[in-house]
Amino acid sequence: MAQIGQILVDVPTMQTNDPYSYAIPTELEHQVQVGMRVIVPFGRGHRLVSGVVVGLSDVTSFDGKLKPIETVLDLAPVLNTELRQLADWLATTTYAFRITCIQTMLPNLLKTQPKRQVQPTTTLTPAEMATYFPEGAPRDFDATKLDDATVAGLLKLQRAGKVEVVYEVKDKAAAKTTTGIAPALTPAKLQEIADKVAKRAPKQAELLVYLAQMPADKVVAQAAVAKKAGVTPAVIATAADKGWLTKSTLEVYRDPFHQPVTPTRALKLNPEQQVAVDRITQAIDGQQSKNFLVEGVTGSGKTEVYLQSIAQALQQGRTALMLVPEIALTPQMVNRVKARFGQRVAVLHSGLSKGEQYDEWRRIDRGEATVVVGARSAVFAPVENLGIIIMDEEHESSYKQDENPRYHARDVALWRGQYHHCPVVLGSATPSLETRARAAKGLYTRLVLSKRAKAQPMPTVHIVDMREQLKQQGDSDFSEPLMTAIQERLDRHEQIVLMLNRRGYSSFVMCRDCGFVLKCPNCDISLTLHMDTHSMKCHYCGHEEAIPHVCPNCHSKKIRYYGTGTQKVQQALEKLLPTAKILRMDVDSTRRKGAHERILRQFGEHKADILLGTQMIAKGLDFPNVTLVGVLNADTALGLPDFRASERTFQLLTQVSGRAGRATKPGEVYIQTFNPDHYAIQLAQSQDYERFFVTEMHMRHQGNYPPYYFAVQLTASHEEEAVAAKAMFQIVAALKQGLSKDAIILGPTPKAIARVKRKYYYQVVIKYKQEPQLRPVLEQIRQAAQVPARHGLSVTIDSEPMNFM
Ligand SMILES: Nc1ncnc2c1ncn2[C@@H]1O[C@H](COP(=O)(O)OP(=O)(O)OP(=O)(O)O)[C@@H](O)[C@H]1O
Ligand SMILES: [Zn+2]
Ligand SMILES: [Zn+2]
Repeated sequence: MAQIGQILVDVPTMQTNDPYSYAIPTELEHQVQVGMRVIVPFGRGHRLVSGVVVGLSDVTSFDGKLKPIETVLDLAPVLNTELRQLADWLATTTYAFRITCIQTMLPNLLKTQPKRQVQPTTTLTPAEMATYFPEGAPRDFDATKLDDATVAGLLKLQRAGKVEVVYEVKDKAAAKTTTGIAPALTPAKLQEIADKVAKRAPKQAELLVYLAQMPADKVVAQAAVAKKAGVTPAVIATAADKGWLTKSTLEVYRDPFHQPVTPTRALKLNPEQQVAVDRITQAIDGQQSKNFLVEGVTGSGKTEVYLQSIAQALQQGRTALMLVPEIALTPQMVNRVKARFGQRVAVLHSGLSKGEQYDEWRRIDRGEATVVVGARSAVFAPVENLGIIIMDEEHESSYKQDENPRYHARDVALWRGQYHHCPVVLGSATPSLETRARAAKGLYTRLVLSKRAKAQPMPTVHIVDMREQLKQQGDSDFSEPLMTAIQERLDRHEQIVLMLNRRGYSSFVMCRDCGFVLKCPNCDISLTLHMDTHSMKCHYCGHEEAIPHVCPNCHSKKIRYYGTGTQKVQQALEKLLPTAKILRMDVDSTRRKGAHERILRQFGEHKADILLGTQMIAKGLDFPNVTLVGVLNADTALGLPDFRASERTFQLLTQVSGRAGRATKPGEVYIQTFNPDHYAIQLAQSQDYERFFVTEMHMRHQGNYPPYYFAVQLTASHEEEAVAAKAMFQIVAALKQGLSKDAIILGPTPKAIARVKRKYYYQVVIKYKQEPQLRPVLEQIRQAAQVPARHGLSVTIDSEPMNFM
């Protein structure tokens, strides 16, 4: 038996990747397993902290007296071997701490320390009930407070699959348990009693007859029993007293998607889809960790390829993991998966309550859910025996986490594909340059869907030169050709999607006399006017203040609103088109839970003519009646000081254009721009991804950017600008000394938005091709930043950042 546990402790201020040794007290000897969470005393003060067991051994090199493990938090490991290995890999590749990586993998509920309870999973014998649940089930579980025999006994039952630990969930959706009923006697015996009491107590007899025909190992909800047997709860209570039945706690899963879905069956594939499915299923059958890029134009039926590939994995007795950019924005995708695979689907995302998350996580853990759909963090779902991993819209930047660990879900997916010997399918109409370049190198097999699913034509895209419009009709958000097109659709009862790349009412407030712009006191950015709340808001830190009516600088009354926002556009549209019904979808209109889904459902049911929104409406929507898409300002992203600006613009315009004309009626798109000659806009017009890829690769080559170079971004932040800047200069000195002459070091510079939430940000970007010393040098920088003297300074390392801003 192991006497020593290697524990990774969770102490944020003193992090290390090395575990500490702790003694395992005899009473916990049979309980501690690798992958369990524990509570241990730490440091001089013996402060209790949580940690994770990463190893067990008999001897240690530590010759002092070891502190003992205080409590074990789990009856079974929460991290299996795969996830532990994954955490180690993640820590190395993202320059994060192992414990941070582990925390990221666990569902939210397990990160806190909720009250734990044990409950039976099947009907226990009366003796077992009497010994372990003298006061009924569930009972509180705290290994420090129970005697050894009870802990050992419960552990034995747990290994036999008869009891389990559940976490008390304190949110609103909690207490999703109900009383369950199971027969306590044999059917024959129950029938015998029924016959005896039939005359005197007919209701009890009815209940007994019902119990007699219940399957012996099944627990049924009390409410259901009462209904089916036609008896009141009082009759059931009497039966319990007489020992005819046992009561237990029955878990009810919360269903996060309450909408009933109509089941669907596999569609007949078109030839290109068939080729794609064949190639992917070959890899599934052959248990090959082969990776695919499904490059399919908008509306080409990528989803059907995913679904039929998943079906094949399930048929082989394996499981499937499907990643989507954001669950709230893609309810249609979730519904399609549910419609095909029903109860086997678990959905994971941050919009779920803690209780719902925990339920889904447990259904996966128990093997009840074999298809997992979720956003970024779902890539860590504890699914065993994976047969396929799919990442839809693989180009989306939301797959990269912008806090520690700064991982990209794509890299994790590829790692897991290798581990499970299963294919990883990356899908998009506009793949990221990195992915497309890797496919060109043969690292991924490229599967092309060049036409729409039923060979519908791609939409016709018009570019509207807003410089000309400005000359002809003055300053307006709507060009004449776009307005004409909108009116035509309204007349024909067809629907319209309008995208504006900015939320709020108008972008900023400026004084016409002195040019003063109202800025956030905490951040280096102008405040945005919000008409619904009648206030000025900071989109970075949430600061809010009243709308000024006189200039705070020169007291002039000529203070005006500039730029445009979704709310302003909505008002203007309502004036121009008084009969049109408009739905607005942006961060402000979707704050409430389920709001995205509701807006999209209303639009799908044609309760509105126009869906006006920010870029959140560009993704994956499949509405057959949409025949017109308008982009009001195509240029906002182009102006950003970022090497991915063109790529982002091309992707966004191509994706949003793809919402038009997906069914029988042809689609049309109007893109309003001040840069009609820019290649990203021109190639979005022809929806020519391949040409864009070649053109953009050339630009990246010229500028020494990814994917030709690897990149790492370091950021230092502090409330005092001088401290942040000084730290960055020291870091740059260390880099210059440690790295080769071939590494390109850009900076230090203030970040594009130099001050956010009262902190100043300085950065440096390293571009490199081969740099064997990079890892140790960065490790040193990371350790140096941790010393207490650098109070309040935070240094982050971001490998392959999404932008250089
Ligand atoms: N083989 C098929 N036969 C008939 N209809 C199909 C077939 N495959 C897909 N479809 C239909 O074509 C439409 C577009 O498919 P889907 O939404 O999967 O496209 P997509 O490639 O994901 O597009 P986007 O990238 O724009 O989201 C859907 O309504 C889908 O039901
Ligand atoms: Zn702010
Ligand atoms: Zn002024």
